[in-house]
Amino acid sequence: MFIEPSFSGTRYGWIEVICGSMFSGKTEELMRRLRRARIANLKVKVFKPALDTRYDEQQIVSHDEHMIRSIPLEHSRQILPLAEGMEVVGIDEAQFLDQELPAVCDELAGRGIRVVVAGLDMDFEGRPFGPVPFLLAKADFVTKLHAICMQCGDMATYSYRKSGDKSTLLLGEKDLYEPRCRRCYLLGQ
Ligand SMILES: Nc1ncnc2c1ncn2[C@@H]1O[C@H](COP(=O)(O)OP(=O)(O)O)[C@@H](O)[C@H]1O
Ligand SMILES: Cc1cn([C@H]2C[C@H](O)[C@@H](COP(=O)(O)O)O2)c(=O)[nH]c1=O
Ligand SMILES: [Zn+2]
Repeated sequence: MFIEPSFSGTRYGWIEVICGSMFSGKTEELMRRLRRARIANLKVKVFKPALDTRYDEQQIVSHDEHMIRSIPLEHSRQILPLAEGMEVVGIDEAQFLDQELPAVCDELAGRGIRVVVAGLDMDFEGRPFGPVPFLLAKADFVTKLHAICMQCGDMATYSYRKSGDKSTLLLGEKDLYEPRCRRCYLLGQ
């Protein structure tokens, strides 16, 4: 389990990335870290891409229906002025944000802000997804989570799409996706 580093009173910024397949617990882990930051009386702001309207336009909602309030973003650069005075910034569904996100996170960390980002590392075809792989390269801390394969019960790293739709962006839940291990993902159908 991730434990917040302590820098004996001096506040440094850093980047944490939480990645993995769908249903691996990324949003729950993001919420856990942000809840603990609020318990520590830190000033926290949370963001998500505006296009993720699955459950709610403003709330971040986990598959278990826990939620926290967030600010919807059209572009990652919008975070910079909004993060003024913050100590912790959380970002969910980072795969849907633009390629400037790694530079934005770098700038926030440079200001002394702790940045916690959650997102899919791979799309349904197993390709690196949006800015997340670049964030992984820049992160100070990386947590890769695993779901349970819906075919065999092993550890799942892939998000298998159950429909024939080939567009990279396709919002959905269990109706459209299931987490799978490498073997079951490659078997298909
Ligand atoms: N196949 C699965 N493997 C693991 N967790 C699952 C699965 N299906 C449903 N869940 C539920 O999803 C929760 C994780 O939800 P969430 O944090 O929103 O995941 P993510 O953000 O990674 O998609 C788990 O705690 C569990 O209750
Ligand atoms: C694999 C994959 C997923 N998506 C969409 C489906 C969901 O709306 C989100 C992922 O949500 P989660 O919190 O990680 O469960 O992304 C997509 O658009 N394209 C894909 O290839
Ligand atoms: Zn499997």
